[in-house]
Formats: sequence, structure tokens, C-alpha cells
Amino acid sequence: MGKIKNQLYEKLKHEKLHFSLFDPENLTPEQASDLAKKVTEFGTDAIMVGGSTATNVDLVTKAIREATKLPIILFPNSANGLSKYADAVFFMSLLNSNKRDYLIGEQVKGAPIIFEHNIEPIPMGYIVINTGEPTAVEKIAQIQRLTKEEVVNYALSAEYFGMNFVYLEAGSGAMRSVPDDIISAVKQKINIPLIVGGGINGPVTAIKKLDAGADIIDTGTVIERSYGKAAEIIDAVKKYKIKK
Ligand SMILES: CC(C)=CCC/C(C)=C/CC/C(C)=C/CC/C(C)=C/COP(=O)(O)OP(=O)(O)O
Ligand SMILES: O=P(O)(O)OC[C@@H](O)CO
Ligand SMILES: [Mg+2]
Repeated sequence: MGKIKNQLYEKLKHEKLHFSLFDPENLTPEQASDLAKKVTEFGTDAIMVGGSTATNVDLVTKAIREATKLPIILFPNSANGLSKYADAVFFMSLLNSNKRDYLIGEQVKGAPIIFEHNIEPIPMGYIVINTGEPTAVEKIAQIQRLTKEEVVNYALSAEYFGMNFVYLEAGSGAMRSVPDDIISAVKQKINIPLIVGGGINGPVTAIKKLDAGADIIDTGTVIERSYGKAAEIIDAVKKYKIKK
């Protein structure tokens, strides 16, 4: 129990991390395999598998498993987003959702599947931040819009529940990523590692999020669109370790 979590916590003592999000809806198994080899070569720290729909999760996760030794962590949109080929799953609750399904419902449906396949659950508090036009996840999950102080209090609640990570999400493909002032306000109060994702489209933005206090940067869209940009962002996060 806790193998992947412990590996990540160990690494975080010395460096910032980069996670690559693969959306099975947008990738064939062959493409996922190629992309997994590329991001491994570029130095990403883990591959997350998930999207707003849950098609092809098994096929894509299996292809990634065969292409890389990196940890594969599921990022499920529901109990249907699970696969026995993954090492771990972010066992997340969308804390500012108004829908019971995203707070506890899908988790209860997923728990027996996670048990049966012996997938490592990594408890995570997932907080979706509105940064402009409502994103897919915002609409689906009917999220409550929060002030900066409220975001901090949600993050603290995640820590007090015993969750291992807090994830501040602007939404996939968001025009604007999570604002730096919200990241630093959260980071000042919590002790558990902070993941930031959504709308991070280049190395400059990635560095800003790290400067603000993010421990882990997650990118999806940019990685699917361009190997070059993926390499630049991952490289920026890696250089950041050296700079520290
Ligand atoms: C732990 C278990 C079994 C379930 C958790 C269920 C929860 C809380 C899900 C959170 C809400 C949700 C719908 C998350 C989806 C993850 C997400 C935002 C993926 C990114 O979406 P993309 O598919 O890249 O975006 P597009 O829709 O724009 O393609
Ligand atoms: O696709 P992007 O904008 O990188 O977002 C990744 C992730 O935060 C979505 O859940
Ligand atoms: Mg998608």
C-alpha cells in the first residue's frame, strides 16, 4: 500500500514534478504508446490517464503500460474511468461540486473495482477554479465559484480529511490557468503537495505556477498537440529543480 504515493513524496523532497495527462478519448493505443515513449524520454514523472468521457481507458492504459516504466495514475471522470493496467488512481472528490456523484457517489461505485484490481488509491482533494469561460468539467459537475479565501479553506479541509494531494484545476484547455495569487495563498497554508493544471500551455506559464508554489504541474492539451512544446515544458520543470 502507498508505493506510488511514497515514490512521489520522496521525489518531492528534492524537486518539482511534471505529470503528463493522456485523454484516452483523443488517442489511439498506437498514438498513446508513441506519446508515452516521448514524454518518458523528455523526463516527465508520471502519466495520468483520464478525460471528461471514459472511452478506451483500458486499451490506452495497456498501451502506455507496454511503452514505459513510468507510474501510470488514473484520473477518472467516474467509476467507468478505471483500468486494471494502471498502478494507481487519484481517489478524488471534487470538493466544490454541487453534485453528490462527484463528492462521494462515483467513488463508492469505483471502490470495489479498485479493490478487485488492486489499484493503489491516492486520496486527493480536487478543486475546480473558474478562470473565465466555464470549462467542460465546470458545467458537468456544477461547481461552486469560490473566493480566494474559500479556495484556501477547501484545500485545508482536504488536508484535514487526510488527503495526500490538493489539485487546483482551471479545466482542460482553459484560456487562463489558475491565478498565481490563489496558488500562493493555498501553498502558504497547506502542508500536503499542490498539483496545478488546466490551461498551462508553455514553459513560461509553467514556471510562473512553480514560482507561485505549485509542487507539480500537469499538462494535457499541449502534450497531445506538439511533442516540441511537451519537451519545452518538461524541460522547464526539470531545470527548475536545478535552479532551486
Ligand atoms: C475516484 C473515482 C472512482 C471517481 C472520481 C470522480 C470525480 C470526482 C470526477 C471529477 C469530475 C470530472 C468530470 C473529472 C474529469 C477529469 C477531467 C477534468 C479531465 C480533463 O478533461 P478532458 O477530457 O481533457 O477535457 P475535454 O472535455 O475538454 O476533452
Ligand atoms: O489540457 P490542459 O489544459 O493541459 O489541462 C490538464 C488538466 O488540468 C485537465 O484536467
Ligand atoms: Mg477530453
